[in-house]
Amino acid sequence: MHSGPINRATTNGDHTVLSVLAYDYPPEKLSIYLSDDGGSVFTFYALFEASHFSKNWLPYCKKYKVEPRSPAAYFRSMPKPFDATHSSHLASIKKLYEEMRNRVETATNLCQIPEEVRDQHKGFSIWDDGYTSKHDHDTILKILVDGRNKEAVDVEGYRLPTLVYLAREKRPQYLHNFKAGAMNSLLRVSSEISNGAVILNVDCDMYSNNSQSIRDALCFFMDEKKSQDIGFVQFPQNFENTTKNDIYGSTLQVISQVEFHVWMA
Ligand SMILES: O=c1ccn([C@@H]2O[C@H](COP(=O)(O)OP(=O)(O)O[C@H]3O[C@H](CO)[C@@H](O)[C@H](O)[C@H]3O)[C@@H](O)[C@H]2O)c(=O)[nH]1
Ligand SMILES: [Mn+2]
Repeated sequence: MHSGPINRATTNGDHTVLSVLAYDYPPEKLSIYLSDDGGSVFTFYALFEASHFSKNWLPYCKKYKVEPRSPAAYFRSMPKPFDATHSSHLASIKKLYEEMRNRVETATNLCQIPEEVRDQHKGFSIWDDGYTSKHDHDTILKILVDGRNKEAVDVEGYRLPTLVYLAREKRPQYLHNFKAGAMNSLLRVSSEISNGAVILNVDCDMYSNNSQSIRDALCFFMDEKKSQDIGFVQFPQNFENTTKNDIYGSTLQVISQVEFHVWMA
């Protein structure tokens, strides 16, 4: 996952993180890496908060078969509860989410992480010493959730995926090659931690809108006849807030409404 140098990514990245943490896939086989090219303590804080919220969000998604699994997108879709228990569960998880968003937004707006939060993770202190600017700093690597640890569980006791924060080393005199450079760093770092055989790349300004995406992609890679010829699988993108006339064809209407509709029917 890539968080760019833009502040927007700082405050919205939790959509992406939570939607991919909540994939319907065995958590012990899933490791999520966030690359922060903005090198921002507020992105680290947002990820820290998302990791706590995920302990409630993941079991909720599993229990009620939530789609999509970005909390913001899910609440926006006005979900209809199945029964009274679900209704109260929905209200409480929505409240938890909104409180979390408020804490992150307040900290970002005030440019300050509350003292009691800083005390919860020594990672925050990195930004106090040895950090000059987002263009000039050592590698910042923090494993927020270590999936190998049997105590890393959600509120229902299910294991959690590994969750890692990375701001690669930057020096002003070197080119860092934008997203491609970030991906190279992610490859090197992840090969030491989880060394997964398959990598899924998600931009931080979007979320995964289907919890089955990993399994879908793996079907291509594991296809008995075709897999030898397949190097990568590209998911189609759905755009929000496009203009009515959609002059750039961003919503890919033919593909998503005609071809995929037929394909999935
Ligand atoms: O120095 C940078 C610049 C960008 N990014 C990340 O790269 C991704 C794509 O950047 P974005 O600004 O969203 O570019 P778009 O034009 O919206 O992205 C489209 O075009 C890019 C190539 O031009 C592709 O890499 C993207 O996947 C595709 O969605 C984002 O997650 C960024 O955070 C970095 O990690 N470091
Ligand atoms: Mn983009």
